[in-house]
Amino acid sequence: MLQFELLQNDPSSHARRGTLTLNHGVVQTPIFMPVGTYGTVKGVMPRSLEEMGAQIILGNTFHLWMRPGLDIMESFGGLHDFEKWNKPILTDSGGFQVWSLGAMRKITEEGVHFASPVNGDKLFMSPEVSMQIQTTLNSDIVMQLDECTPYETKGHLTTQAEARKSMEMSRRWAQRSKDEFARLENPNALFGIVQGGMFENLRQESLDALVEMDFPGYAVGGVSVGEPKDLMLQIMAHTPHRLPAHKPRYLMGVGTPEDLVQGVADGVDMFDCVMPTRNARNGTIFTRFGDLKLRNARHKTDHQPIDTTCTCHACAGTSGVSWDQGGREGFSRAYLHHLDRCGEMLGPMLATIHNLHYYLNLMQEVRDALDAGTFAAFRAQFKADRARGV
Ligand SMILES: CNc1nc2cc(C(=O)NN)ccc2[nH]1
Ligand SMILES: [Zn+2]
Repeated sequence: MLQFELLQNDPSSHARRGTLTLNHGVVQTPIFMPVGTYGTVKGVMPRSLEEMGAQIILGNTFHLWMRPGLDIMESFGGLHDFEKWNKPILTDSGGFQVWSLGAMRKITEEGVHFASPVNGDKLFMSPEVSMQIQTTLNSDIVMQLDECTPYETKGHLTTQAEARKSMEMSRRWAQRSKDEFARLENPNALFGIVQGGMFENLRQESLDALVEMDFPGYAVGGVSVGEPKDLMLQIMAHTPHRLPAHKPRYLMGVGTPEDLVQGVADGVDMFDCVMPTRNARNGTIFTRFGDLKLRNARHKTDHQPIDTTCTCHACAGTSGVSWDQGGREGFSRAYLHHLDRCGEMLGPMLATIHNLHYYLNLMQEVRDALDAGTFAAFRAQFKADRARGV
């Protein structure tokens, strides 16, 4: 089941405020979705995710199919009970992971043949298989199986003819995904995925065909695949706002804080990205006033937290009172620098809590600005703050 209610349109952009009601709960949009590849958002307890405001998280179909496998997922009735997350979950189709396997795969109209990266077994992924796996996972939002058209392959830029061929196969796989989803009587929501590479005419054809199939929600895929930033921004400016206004729009695999704010302005409701979690593990921290590298020697003696305006557990401790508000329970930059230098596991854990809180809080501030009708002013302040430097 899926209901999307449009609450407010921003007069200065394509931004909109909405609520998404799914089988495991209600999601306020625009929203950032933390990525939980193997059934865990790396290093973060489900309760902490809830405390920082996460409303929906991602699971990767491919990885969970490989390990622990469908029989174990079946025995738990799906992913929610297995990972003890009782709010909504979105699972991708597995296609993106199979494509990133590179040489170890063979693509046919029927589906993709490949060798398991876990044990070398010969495996086959088709729209029907992907729907069967996602039905077992019982995710609230299921993604069709498509081909994530590459931007370039071994230095060869994908031509419009090649992108068309790929997009047209994804369109046929969208219909097969829809038919199998219905045959399985899956009670959740299936999203179609717009492809078409970096070609606006192909994006329009893909969009029109998927809208014709009447999905409850739509994603824009095939970006953030190595293309120059200006091409990603061009597709983000072209496609999302052309999707049906009364249905949720999901931009896959994007992006930096700046990409999220621009994406909201371009009409996107949902984002997922590994940046906050992956960058945290390598000591790159997002803050209101710019990004910082924990390893930099300048942090060695600094008693301040990584972000003096932040109320997360890393910056403000259990009190939740930020440094700027007088709180002194947070961990210092000196301590996080030390943990990073020692390779201590608490380092990535605290950095992940902060980065996820930063992304989730940023989207909360975006929703608040849309509710107040001050999104244009918010964007200007956001840009000025981020340029200040930490
Ligand atoms: C990190 N970049 C990134 N691009 C993605 C594209 C897709 C896609 O087109 N799926 N059908 C999925 C996940 C992605 N993550
Ligand atoms: Zn923080």
